[in-house]
Amino acid sequence: MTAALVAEGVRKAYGDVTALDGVSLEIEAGEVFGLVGPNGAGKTTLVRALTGTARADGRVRVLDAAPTAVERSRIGLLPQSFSPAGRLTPRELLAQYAGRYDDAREPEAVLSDVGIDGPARERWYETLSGGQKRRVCVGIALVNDPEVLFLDEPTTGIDPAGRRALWGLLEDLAAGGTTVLLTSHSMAEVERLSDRVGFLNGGRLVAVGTPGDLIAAHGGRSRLVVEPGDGVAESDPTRMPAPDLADLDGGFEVSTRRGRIVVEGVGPRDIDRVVAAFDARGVDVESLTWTQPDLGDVYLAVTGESFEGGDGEAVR
Ligand SMILES: Nc1ncnc2c1ncn2[C@@H]1O[C@H](COP(=O)(O)OP(=O)(O)OP(=O)(O)O)[C@@H](O)[C@H]1O
Repeated sequence: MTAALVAEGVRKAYGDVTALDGVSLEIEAGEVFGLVGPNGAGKTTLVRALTGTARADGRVRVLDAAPTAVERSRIGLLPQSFSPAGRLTPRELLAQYAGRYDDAREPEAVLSDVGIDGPARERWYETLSGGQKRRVCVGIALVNDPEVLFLDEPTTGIDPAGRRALWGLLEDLAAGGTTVLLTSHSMAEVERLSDRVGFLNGGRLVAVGTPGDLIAAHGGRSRLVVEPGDGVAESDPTRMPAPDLADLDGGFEVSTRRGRIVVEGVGPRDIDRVVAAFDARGVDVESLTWTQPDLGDVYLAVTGESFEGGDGEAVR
C-alpha cells in the first residue's frame, strides 16, 4: 500500500503554546482515518499542517508531494471554520467552486448527496440553518471529487438524520477509494467510519489503531451500570452504596460514578448473579445497563478526560 499522507515529527507552536509536539503518522491510500481528542489537542492544527494552510516544522507529504505543491483538484478540504459568500445560493456556490476545476462534479448532484434539496437550494447561504450551511460546506469540499478528503468536524450542527445520511455518503466515498482524514468529537462517528483512529492529546498522538484494537488495548472490560433506588444518589452521592462483591467469583471491580454503581468485568452470563448479590446486600436497583467497552472508554483511558457524547452516546 502507498501512503497518501505522511507526517514525520511535525511540530507547531503558536508563541508559548505548543499545538503539535512531534506528530508522526502515515495514512494509506483509501484509508479513512479518524482523529479525535479534547479541545485544544491539536487536531485542527494537524489538518492545517497536512493541507499546507499552516506552516509546521517536520516533514509532511500529501500524495507524495509537499502539501502546497500537490495538485489542488486532488484534495478536498472542509475546514472547521468556513464561511462561503453569504449572499449566494447553494446552487450558485457549488457552481462557483465547481468552476475552479477542469473536471468538477455536477453541482446539482453534489447538493443531492449532501441533502440540500428543494427551496433550500435557492435561498441565500446566510439564511440557511446551521446544519444546512454545514451540508453545503461539505458539498463544496466534494465538488472536485477529491482523492484525499480532509474533513474537520464535518457533522457539527447537523441533525441526527442528516448526520447518518452523511455517514452513508462518506462510506460510499471510502468504498470508492477516497482517502479521508476526519476529525470529530463524536465517538459514534469515528467508530463507524474509521479504519483507524488516532487520539491526540496535548499535541501528541497518544494512541493509534483500528477501533477494535484500541478498544481491546485500552477500553477495559464490559460493565454493569446500576442506578440505585431510594433516591440515595440524589440526596447524598457520598453515601452511595458500593457493595463489596469480592466474594463473588469473577474478579469484578466496583466503583461509583456520577451517582451510579459501576461493576467492571461483568459478562452477559454474570448479570443475574451480580444483581442477586446487590439484592442480598440490600441495594435497591432502580435500573441497570450493561455495556461493552467502546471508543468512549478508550478516550477516557488515553486522554484522562471523561467523554460525554451527544446523540445518545454513553456517558462515563
Ligand atoms: N492561530 C492560533 N494562534 C494561537 N494559538 C492557536 C492558534 N490556533 C490554535 N492555537 C492553539 O493551539 C492549540 C491546538 O489548537 P487546535 O485548534 O489545533 O485544537 P483542536 O484539537 O482542533 O481543538 P478543538 O477540538 O477545540 O477544535 C490550542 O491550545 C489552541 O489554543
